[in-house]
Amino acid sequence: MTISFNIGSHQFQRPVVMGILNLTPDSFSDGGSYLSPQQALLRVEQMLEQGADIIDVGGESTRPGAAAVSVEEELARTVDVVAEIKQRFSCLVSIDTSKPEVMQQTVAAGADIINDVCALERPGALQMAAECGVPVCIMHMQGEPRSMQSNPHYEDVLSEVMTYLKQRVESCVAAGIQRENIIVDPGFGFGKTLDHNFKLLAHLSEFNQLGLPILAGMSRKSMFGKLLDKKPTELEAASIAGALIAVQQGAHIFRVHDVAATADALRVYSKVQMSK
Ligand SMILES: Nc1nc2[nH]c(S[C@@H](C(=O)O)c3ccccc3)nc2c(=O)[nH]1
Repeated sequence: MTISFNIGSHQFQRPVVMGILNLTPDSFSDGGSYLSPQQALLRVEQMLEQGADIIDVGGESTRPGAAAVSVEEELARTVDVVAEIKQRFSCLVSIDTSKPEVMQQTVAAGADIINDVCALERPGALQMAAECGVPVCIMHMQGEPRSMQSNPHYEDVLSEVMTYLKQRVESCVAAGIQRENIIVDPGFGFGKTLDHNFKLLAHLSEFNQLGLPILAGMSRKSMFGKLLDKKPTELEAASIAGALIAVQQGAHIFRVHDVAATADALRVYSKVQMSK
């Protein structure tokens, strides 16, 4: 059986690769290589050539201990880059933000999807996302980015993440966001221990019961770094393994640094599916 799903009005018959564009100086995986707008656009061009369908633009790192970023600073980092990407390329752009003002101005500049690691919980975010009228990805996080990894604890991580996502979906629909505009994400690395992350990956297929596209973001994360005792830049193979395990369980969208390798691996998966 082949994959078929919608992100809003965009239809896909294959797994979708979301390439990560970090516009922050402190992102964990590229060691603070601060991208100028010109460098950012070169990186976008490269990811598109390598097979990315969506470019995820982030102006504030949400890794543990990252410095908070002002609205003005996050706007300055993201709005013009989003506009440039949409003017130069024909790809989809998602904005990785939790701030309503950033949602508003980047969507006005052409962003197609709102990707909020805080699942629209910040004041005004839910209303703003409903007003923007674009697809939204809502992700589970326990606690706040700055403290979420200090001591993650669950009675049952699977059922707690599932219940949270169900509740957030209901809140989104109640706020006027159409259900077919919602993507769900278990939030690997966001308030989870190594074992919590692998339990979620081992049972990812459970999330199909929500009847919504699933986004998996495991690329170069500590769930692999801790398991293998390796640095983020050495985690390409592990990240590919994670993506393949996730796609076999029904995940639809893969948020990754290593676009070419992931796109190739997912094409091998799709070919096998078509050969059944
Ligand atoms: N939807 C969605 N958006 C995301 N944004 C990020 S940030 C990530 C990083 O790559 O820096 C990161 C790495 C390590 C810890 C926290 C955050 N991760 C996701 C995700 O898993 N899902």
